Amino acid sequence: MSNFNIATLDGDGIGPEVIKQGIKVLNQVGLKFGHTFRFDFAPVGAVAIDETGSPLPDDTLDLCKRSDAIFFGSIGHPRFDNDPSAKVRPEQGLLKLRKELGLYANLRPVAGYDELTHLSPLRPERMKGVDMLIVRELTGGIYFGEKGRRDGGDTAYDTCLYTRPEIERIVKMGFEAAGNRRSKLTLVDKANVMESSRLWREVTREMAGQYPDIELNFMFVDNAAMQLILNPAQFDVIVTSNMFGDILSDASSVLAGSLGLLPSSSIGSQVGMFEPIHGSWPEGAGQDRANPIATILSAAMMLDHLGLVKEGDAIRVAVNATLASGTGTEDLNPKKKVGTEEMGDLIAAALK
Ligand SMILES: NC(=O)c1ccc[n+]([C@@H]2O[C@H](COP(=O)([O-])OP(=O)(O)OC[C@H]3O[C@@H](n4cnc5c(N)ncnc54)[C@H](O)[C@@H]3O)[C@@H](O)[C@H]2O)c1
Ligand SMILES: CC(C)[C@H](C(=O)O)[C@@H](O)C(=O)O
Ligand SMILES: [Mg+2]
Repeated sequence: MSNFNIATLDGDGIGPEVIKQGIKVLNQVGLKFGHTFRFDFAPVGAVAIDETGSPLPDDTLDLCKRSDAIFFGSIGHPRFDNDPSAKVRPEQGLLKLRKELGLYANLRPVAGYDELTHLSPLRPERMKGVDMLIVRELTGGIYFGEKGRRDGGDTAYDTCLYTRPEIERIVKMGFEAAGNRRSKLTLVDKANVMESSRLWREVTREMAGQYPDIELNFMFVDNAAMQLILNPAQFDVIVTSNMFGDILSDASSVLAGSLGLLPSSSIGSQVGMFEPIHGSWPEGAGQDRANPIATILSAAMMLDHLGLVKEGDAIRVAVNATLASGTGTEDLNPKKKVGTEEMGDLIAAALK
């Protein structure tokens, strides 16, 4: 029996709806296994801008720092998306959180579900054996390099900068993850064009000697985008930079059947953060339409990280059983369509 304090940042759009289902499922895990989860809510994103003027108020950051884990919904609002001149933006809250907490590794697992193969745009035989982990660098690269405007605003730039230690720690995580899986690591980069990518290759090649059992290969990101569609089963662990990982993980979600299925964990040396990879889907907000599974599976990753692996597995089994019954939210095009709330109820009930 253990007690855990979870900083809960449900954010904007569909964030609060999907987080509510994650909490429902975590409370059911608590009942079943004898743990207590305390959820402390704090604002982030557009709601935080409205309340305080900041997308990541100090109180929210402090709460995160003293919690056992962070459960994050999504941020983003069209009024900022459609206003390029906005100086304060919801996304800055998420980026600052990642940077301040040193969450340099973003793990995004992608696997096919047998019962959802028909949703994939790929032929069923191409989906066979799809089971990969994207290890995305999260606190460096073009997201955090110097950016700005000059020439009276008519020239704009973003800089992609990586240091050797930044590359070493994420590539180490990639090698180790591959060692616990099918022992294959693919570094995805653009080393034929970008100097920062050439440093990634140099460092990764040097490190390969420490991992003689891991098969290492290199792939350019444009080819990787094609290979993910042509032959996704070839990948085990992909390690890549911040922006390439962002783009390739959304693309891979289509293989699983829906963006609403893909969870993630963001980890570093302090507290970990667990969030679906999707955004705030503003058009779907408040309509009981969002798929909560990405968030519920992020809760499972949180339990793994807290050392509660059998509890995490119990959530995954409950999700699989619910999907196998043919029930799902609208994005899954199910035999029996249910809303966000009911999907959460069914998964929680499958845990009993
Ligand atoms: N981590 C985050 O919080 C995060 C991630 C991506 C985008 N965003 C923000 O979200 C806002 C909207 O961005 P977007 O439209 O490009 O991406 P999005 O992920 O919000 O939505 C893209 C599409 O994916 C589908 N989708 C997403 N989540 C779903 C779910 N749970 N269930 C079913 N379908 C789902 C919808 O069809 C939606 O139209 C923007 O402000 C963006 O900056 C935030
Ligand atoms: C909202 C945005 C800043 C974020 C990112 O680009 O990292 C999102 O797309 C994600 O994948 O978590
Ligand atoms: Mg993204």
